[in-house]
Amino acid sequence: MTENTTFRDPVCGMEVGAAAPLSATHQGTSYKFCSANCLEKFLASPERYLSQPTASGTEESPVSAESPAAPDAPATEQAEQCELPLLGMNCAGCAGRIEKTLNATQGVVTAAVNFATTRATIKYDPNGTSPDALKQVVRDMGYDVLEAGGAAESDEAGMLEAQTQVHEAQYRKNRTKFLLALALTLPVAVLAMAGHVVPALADVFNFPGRSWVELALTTPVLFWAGREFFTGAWAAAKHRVADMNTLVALGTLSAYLFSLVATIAPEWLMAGAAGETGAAGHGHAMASPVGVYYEVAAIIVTLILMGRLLEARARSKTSGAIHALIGLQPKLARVVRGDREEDIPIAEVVLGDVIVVRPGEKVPVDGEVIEGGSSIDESMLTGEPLPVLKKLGDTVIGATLNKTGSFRMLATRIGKDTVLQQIVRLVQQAQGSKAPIQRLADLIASYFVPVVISLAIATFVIWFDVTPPETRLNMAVLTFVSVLIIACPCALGLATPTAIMVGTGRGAQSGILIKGGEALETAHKLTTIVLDKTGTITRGVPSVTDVETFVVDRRTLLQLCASAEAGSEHPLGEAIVRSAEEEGLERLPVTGFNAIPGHGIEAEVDGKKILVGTELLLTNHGIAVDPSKAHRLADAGKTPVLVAIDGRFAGVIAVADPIKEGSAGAVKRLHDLGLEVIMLTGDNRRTADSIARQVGVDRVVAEVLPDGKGEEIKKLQAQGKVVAMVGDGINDAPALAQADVGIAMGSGTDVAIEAADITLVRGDLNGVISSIALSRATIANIKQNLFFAFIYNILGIPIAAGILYPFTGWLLSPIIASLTMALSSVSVVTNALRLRGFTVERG
Ligand SMILES: Nc1ncnc2c1ncn2[C@@H]1O[C@H](COP(=O)(O)OP(=O)(O)OP(=O)(O)O)[C@@H](O)[C@H]1O
Ligand SMILES: [Cu+]
Repeated sequence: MTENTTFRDPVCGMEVGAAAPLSATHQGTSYKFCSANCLEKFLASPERYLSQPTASGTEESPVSAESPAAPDAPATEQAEQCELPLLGMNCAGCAGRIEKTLNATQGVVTAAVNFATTRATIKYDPNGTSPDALKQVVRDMGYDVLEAGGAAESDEAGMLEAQTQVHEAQYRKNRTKFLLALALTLPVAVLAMAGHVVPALADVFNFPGRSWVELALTTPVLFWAGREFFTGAWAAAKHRVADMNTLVALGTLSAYLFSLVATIAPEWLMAGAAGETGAAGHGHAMASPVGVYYEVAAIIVTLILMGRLLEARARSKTSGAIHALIGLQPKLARVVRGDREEDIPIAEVVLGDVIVVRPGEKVPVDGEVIEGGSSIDESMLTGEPLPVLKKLGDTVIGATLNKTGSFRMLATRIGKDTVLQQIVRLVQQAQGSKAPIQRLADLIASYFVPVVISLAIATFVIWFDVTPPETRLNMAVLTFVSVLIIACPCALGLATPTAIMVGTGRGAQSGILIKGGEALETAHKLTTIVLDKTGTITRGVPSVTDVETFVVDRRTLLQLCASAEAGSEHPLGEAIVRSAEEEGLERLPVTGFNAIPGHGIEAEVDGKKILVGTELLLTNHGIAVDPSKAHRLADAGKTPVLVAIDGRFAGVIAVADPIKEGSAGAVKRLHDLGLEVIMLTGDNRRTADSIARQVGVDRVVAEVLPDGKGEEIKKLQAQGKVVAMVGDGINDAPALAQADVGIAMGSGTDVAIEAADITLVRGDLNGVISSIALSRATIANIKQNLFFAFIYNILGIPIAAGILYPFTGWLLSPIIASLTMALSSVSVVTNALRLRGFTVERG
């Protein structure tokens, strides 16, 4: 590796002259470095660079930076994923139970059940289990799996459609059930309560046998309309757990059984009361001396059914965004077949079809304009309100709307590969994922029910002890039932998933694709935004502005450089090649092309040894450089590319990458959000500083090697910062993956960027602001929801237990308890739906 006069930098693999100033000794061997950056990295962990010969680094072109290491590769390497639409869940408790069972099932890597989407997302080892086996597990638990059948199952739209139909049918059935329950409950309520409200009626309704009538009306309400509570509670009991069904079943059954005994054998209850005091109770000539509470049981069931109905209605609206996205899919495409044009269903379009798109029509699939041109409204996918001009060779996206012109396009992506389908898949995944905050809610919910049952029993015992004998059973039963019902944690399970569904859906409609609940939650804690320079702050399409030459003439210099750069994929290289083409310069034969990431290139052109790149690249080759010209260009915000021919400094080519119009405004708004903004670039310090000044970022980290960007993020994280990295997702994937939140600025055509947590369909910094604002709004919404869900329980339980009774004589009726609990779910879902009104940032 080492010759007499040159060394190889062990970090980047670059050739370094013996005169290079930076060196270090490790285990008796001395190494030379191209830059302080490499030296620093080497000193941090020498083994890392010595164990794996980094000579390979020199063959890499700068754009092919290594992909991020998968952190948990071994466990999930061969895992497959399936989605099961579940039927029969009626509360978040069910979701939790199914999830637990699935996770304990052999062959399952991870399973998550989302109550809002009613889906289970399961990662499993195909050698250990299969989707059919998993379906059976669910069925064995007493739930069902929707079989959409055939094609629909593999197609997101079809599956969603099937799910919607089932939900609709379910909804209608539940509504009928509720209405019948209501019809039976109303007379019970009137019989039981009219006497309290209008004393004159008391005698009318106190006819003998009244409690038998109430019994007859209540029984079907409880055991037919409210059957699901009992079957649910039973299923839970079989798994030795208790959920909200348990609470409802226990509450209503207590009220019912107490009343039943009072109806059939009141003397039992009387005897209990009389036995203690030795005297019969006050001789009220009532139909049932101890009182019956049939209405309590009936009203609880009816109100909870109503609550679930309202909740289902509101919950179906939370998936509105995804339905809207799917609805964008055009049905037909006008395809040229032979010399005829015919309308064919979208599913029959094949790659390479030529498609005609007329004004006012939707672009059917993704493709490329091959004839004509137009302006296209892409707002439905990118959030960009202004129509985008499309000309020959431009990419068009399926489901966008053609406004003015007519054009022909070549189908380049169809079916599942289209941008629209990718977006739909991403949103589905995001909506099925859990935010860390939900784990807390789930944990609380799992302890909640047993705690509540204990509290209810304690309440019963205390009231039974402290109340005079003639009313003690009544008091004890009433408070027992109230505590059970008001403490039901159903709203708790809805608080996070509904907000995440609405939040991610709203994002997708504005071109912000959030990978999941975790990304959403982290995004609201960010302290620092790191922006990549090229393509993020600047347009990413640089062009040559100046050519300074010292040895050969201008055209020769440009020709030599462009020939050398022909093999480069770097935007700077491309700019030089383009500029030579524009001047009509021919390309010369090249040998020994070598790209040195972060520094430049070396090559032999026409027998001459050419170096094109940074000042350091030249000095490290022992070439004397007069940098004054380069510095002046850099101070003007241009990137000076230095050129050496046969070991002599021969010229400087200045390349300018214009700053995007919105960049400065966006940086300002990021500051307004209280965020620190840092620019990260491989470009030289002077150029970087100049650009930084123009856009107003707080700090610049310049001259970072392509694979050093992840390290820079790590350093910031080590300072306790929560960092978002914003880049194009192609050559900064490791940094995106390293960041707490990786935000990829899409180009409109590539949305499934692996390393990114958030993908902005439209490459625009305003999307960064919107994503952060959206995440903050969503998390705030979740917190409100949790507050709503908890406040009912926390305030409700002591009141239901009768804590106010000694002071005010006030006791929370179980009926009010059931009303509050029904409304808590509704208020949570309604609050989540407010996120639909979130407005995105427009530059
Ligand atoms: N093919 C090339 N031709 C000429 N110069 C190059 C080439 N590749 C790299 N360089 C030099 O190396 C520097 C660093 O390159 P690198 O790719 O790390 O970052 P960049 O493209 O300038 O900026 P950013 O990090 O913001 O994307 C460039 O500014 C340029 O001076
Ligand atoms: Cu509940």
